[in-house]
Amino acid sequence: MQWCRWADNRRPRLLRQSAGPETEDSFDFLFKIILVGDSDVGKTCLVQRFKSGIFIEKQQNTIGVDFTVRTLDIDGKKVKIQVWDTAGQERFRTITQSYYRSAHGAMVAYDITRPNTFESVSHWIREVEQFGAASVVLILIGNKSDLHAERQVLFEDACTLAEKNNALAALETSAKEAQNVEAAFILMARELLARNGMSIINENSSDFVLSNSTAVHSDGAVDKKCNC
Ligand SMILES: Nc1nc2c(ncn2[C@@H]2O[C@H](COP(=O)(O)OP(=O)(O)OP(=O)(O)O)[C@@H](O)[C@H]2O)c(=O)[nH]1
Repeated sequence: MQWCRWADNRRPRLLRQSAGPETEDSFDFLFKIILVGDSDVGKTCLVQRFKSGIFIEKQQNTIGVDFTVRTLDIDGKKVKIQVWDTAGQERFRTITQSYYRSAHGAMVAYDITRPNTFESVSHWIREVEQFGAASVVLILIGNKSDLHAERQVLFEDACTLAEKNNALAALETSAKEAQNVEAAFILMARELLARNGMSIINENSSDFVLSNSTAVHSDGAVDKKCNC
């Protein structure tokens, strides 16, 4: 099955490794999320914000793929999130494609101030479809939402594209101002949990506050609480 329920396989082994309580490494679920999109849309900054809660004006472009892990507590379950931050530069395309296959979720990022990065989103979605699993959960991320005055991509257009491609949601984020970043990963994790048969009991918890977002449900309907 595509959605790996790692806990059943790994937990006993992890517990045996520890003489005392559960190790820091123990988890109930492990999900792999791949982050794709054009160069300089802010993928690495989003990951840094999610992992460490900081924003660093990054100097270097990602070479190949970077790997980050963070464990979230969702409804009492330890959900380990592996984030694979891929290079947006064309010359790394062959390397990055090989990382799609085992991803449970894909975040396709663009920069709301650069329309060409939004135009590339369809290309990235096709890559995910071509190289990823059929059941991969897709979320569209419009980053740099702090740059209001420089906006050139309408959120409505992202909503339309998300719906057309059966994405779970379209969101606007700011890695710089910590807007929607945590929530985007939690949204993804909750969906993956739900697809693993976990009933989500706490959808309105404070760790799940989204602004400028729209959820496209499995029946194709658009959640009207969005700002579209
Ligand atoms: N204003 C603003 N700038 C951002 C934001 N996120 C990233 N940046 C800036 O955008 C530039 C590119 O960010 P990166 O995270 O390196 O972009 P990337 O998508 O990982 O680029 P590649 O590694 O080449 O794929 C950097 O100068 C960041 O400081 C944001 O939310 N707001």
